Amino acid sequence: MPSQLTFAIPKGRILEEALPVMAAAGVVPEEAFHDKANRSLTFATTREDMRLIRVRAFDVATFVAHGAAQMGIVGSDVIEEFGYPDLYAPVDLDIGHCHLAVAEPKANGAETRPNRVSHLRVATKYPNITRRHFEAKGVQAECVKLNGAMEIAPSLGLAKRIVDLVSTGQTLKDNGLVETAHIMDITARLIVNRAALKTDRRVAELIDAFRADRFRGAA
Ligand SMILES: Nc1ncnc2c1ncn2[C@@H]1O[C@H](COP(=O)(O)OP(=O)(O)OP(=O)(O)O)[C@@H](O)[C@H]1O
Ligand SMILES: O=P(O)(O)OC[C@H]1O[C@H](OP(=O)(O)OP(=O)(O)O)[C@H](O)[C@@H]1O
Repeated sequence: MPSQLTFAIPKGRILEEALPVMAAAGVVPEEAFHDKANRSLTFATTREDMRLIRVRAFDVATFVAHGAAQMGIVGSDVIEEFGYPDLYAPVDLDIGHCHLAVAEPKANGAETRPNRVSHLRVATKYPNITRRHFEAKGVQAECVKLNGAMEIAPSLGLAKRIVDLVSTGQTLKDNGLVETAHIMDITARLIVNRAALKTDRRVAELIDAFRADRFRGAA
């Protein structure tokens, strides 16, 4: 039997939307995958030569970049944040739509606007994207790294603004924040390890299968 391929998927909110897209490309997890009580992190698929690993969104990119998994599905926010040179993201899966934005309390005054200051403090899970965004405006961003619930930071005085994902805008609204800049649109992508793509033709075949599925969807 050929060596096992490992496909990494995030356990967070992209998962539900990703499963039908994967199925259309022939990647179908075993039944145990859907059992909420199952604590296993590795699952067989209907393909004998492929297994799935279910990890945190940021770790999907790390496993694939290091070649520990040959391919995976992850948001373009994560791809941009890491900028791993060994990752190739050939297919936009048209799922997980949201955008990355700067937000702050309505009450923040004009004196805190980026065009008025040279230095700002920002709470975010995305320090690299955030620094780049503000640098392009000539502003140095000091980032306080959080792993979730960024929206609470301004009311507690941790930072006057946040950079976070926005979809419906409900989380910002419920926490008294308004969006002040749109940084980038986000969707989930198929990612592959560049070396695996060069050495294992099954990786290229899978890219084709995911692409074909996208074109069928667009027809
Ligand atoms: N509100 C949203 N609407 C649509 N897509 C989102 C939204 N929030 C996040 N995403 C996408 O889903 C991905 C995973 O987000 P989520 O925060 O659910 O991940 P997670 O696996 O729970 O994260 P963590 O590793 O922090 O536990 C994000 O990287 C992003 O691409
Ligand atoms: O604009 P909305 O539709 O309200 O969605 C935005 C929220 O969704 C994500 O968080 P998630 O629910 O994944 O929780 P997290 O804070 O643990 O990342 C994101 O970090 C925002 O907080």
